[in-house]
Amino acid sequence: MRIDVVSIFPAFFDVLEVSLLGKARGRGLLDIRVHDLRDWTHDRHRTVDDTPYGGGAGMVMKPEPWGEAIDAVRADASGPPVFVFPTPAGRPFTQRAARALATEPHLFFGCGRYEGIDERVFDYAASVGRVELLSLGDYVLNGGEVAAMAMIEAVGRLIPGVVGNPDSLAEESHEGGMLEHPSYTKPASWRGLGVPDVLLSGHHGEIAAWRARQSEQRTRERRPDLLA
Ligand SMILES: N#Cc1c(-c2ccc3ccn(Cc4ccc(CN5CCCC5)cc4)c3c2)n[nH]c1N
Repeated sequence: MRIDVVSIFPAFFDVLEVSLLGKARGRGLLDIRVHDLRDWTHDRHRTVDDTPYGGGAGMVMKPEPWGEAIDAVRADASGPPVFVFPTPAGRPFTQRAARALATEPHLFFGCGRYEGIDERVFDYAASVGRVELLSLGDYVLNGGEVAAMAMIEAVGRLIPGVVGNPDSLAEESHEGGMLEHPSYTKPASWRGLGVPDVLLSGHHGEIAAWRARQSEQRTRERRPDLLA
């Protein structure tokens, strides 16, 4: 999978050089290219924002640099990417959305700042490809970078070969619509706290049943919406 990321803070994504995704890049499983939106400005101040039409607080990102960035990535690609724009006004980014994006050969993440991106950028992107306006959650961040990083990690780890043990992906929270069961490791006793006996019993059927009950109980307690 190829992933292009456009941001006015490209250094934010340096962390993608390390950990699992960094190794996946080194193994050719992920081709992540980070771009500075200001590379597509042409004025002395490398301007990317301006005041909003209709008034209001803050600034809005100008469409021109985004249009040139979209065209530059398209020109350098074999087919149109899926354009992903993190936005508080987007539909929820869920594990289902991550799974869908993980099937795409090429993603373009556009990271906005200020009060957002001129709406015509989304319209233009939709005229040349599929656009996904996605929100990380019901809170306001200062820009799209944190959300894009989370989305890239959630999608990247689903690419075959990126995560060492693919079986673990199936047991995670939100994969089966339930929260995952509690996990324990050595020592068997720690600061007076033990491990549930069933996990030390070696009875795999009983362990599986206990884990299923635990998942169901914590989902009911913490995320009843997932059971609705
Ligand atoms: N995913 C995701 C996100 C984001 C996110 C994503 C992308 C950008 C680009 C800029 N910002 C900052 C910002 C700040 C306030 C507003 C609301 N204003 C009211 C009147 C006009 C806008 C809009 C954006 C962003 C925030 N926040 N929370 C999420 N879950």
